[in-house]
Amino acid sequence: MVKTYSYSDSQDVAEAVAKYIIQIQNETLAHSDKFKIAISGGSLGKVLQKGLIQSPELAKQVKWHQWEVYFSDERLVKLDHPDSNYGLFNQLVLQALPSSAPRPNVVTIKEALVNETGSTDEEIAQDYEQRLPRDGLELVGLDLVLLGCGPDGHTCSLFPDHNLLKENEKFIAYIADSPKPPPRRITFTFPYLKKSKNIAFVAEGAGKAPVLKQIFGEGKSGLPCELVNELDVPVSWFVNDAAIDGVDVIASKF
Ligand SMILES: O=C1O[C@H](COP(=O)(O)O)[C@@H](O)[C@H](O)[C@H]1O
Repeated sequence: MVKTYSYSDSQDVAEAVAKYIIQIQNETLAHSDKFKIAISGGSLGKVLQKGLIQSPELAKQVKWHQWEVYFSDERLVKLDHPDSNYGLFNQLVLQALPSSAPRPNVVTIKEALVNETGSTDEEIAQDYEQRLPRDGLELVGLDLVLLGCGPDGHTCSLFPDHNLLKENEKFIAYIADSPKPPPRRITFTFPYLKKSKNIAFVAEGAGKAPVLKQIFGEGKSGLPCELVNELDVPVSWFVNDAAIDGVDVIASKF
C-alpha cells in the first residue's frame, strides 16, 4: 500500500518524517532491542537534521543507542570524501548530536577496500551484504528504509533502464557506470528492498513534479521509484506541495 503525505512547508515535511520514523522506532522496540534503519544520501540528510535533531520535542524521543544504521546506497569513495553518503550523514546528523547523546551503531562500507582502480568493488558489495542483519543464516529486511527520488526517477543507486533493475539474486550490488557522479557505487537491490518492513520516500521541490507525474500517473513508467511502490511493502511518500503540483495523487497529513 502506498500513502502520500504532503505539506506546504519544508519544516513540516521534516517533522512529519521524524514523527513517522519515531512511530516505527517505537513499534519495533516494543518487540526488539534494535531498530534497523537504512538512510539514503542526497537531500535526505538535511531533512533528518531538521526533524530528528533541531526539533526539540522530537529529538528527545529518538533512541539513538538502539539504532543500527545502514546505507541504501553508497558511493565508493573514502568516508570523509564530500561524495560519501556516510560522510553526509556524519556531518549533518552524527556531528550535530549533542555531545552527551548516545551514538547509533553505523554500518559503513569497508573503507580500506576502496581504491583507485575499482578492482574490489564486487568485494565491497559482498562484504556489505555479509554485514546486513540476519536471523541465523537468513538475511532479514530492515525495519525502515528511507529513500530519495532523483529527478530521473532513480532511487538508491538503481537508475532507469539499468541492468541492475533486473538483478534477482544479489541483495547488494555494485555499479560502475552510475549516470549520476560518482560512477562507482554499491546499492540495495530489489530483492533486498522487497524484504523491508517499511519504506519511505522523501521528495521535495518543484523540480521533482515532472518525475512524480510519471511515477503516479496512469500507465507504467518502469522507473525505479515506481517499481518500489509496486513491492509488497508499506510505502509512504513525504513530499511538499510543490513536488506534487499537478500530480494525480491524494495526499493527507501524517
Ligand atoms: O545519488 C543519489 O541520489 C538519490 C536522490 O537524491 P536527492 O538529492 O534527489 O534526494 C539519493 O537517494 C541516493 O542515496 C544518492 O546516492
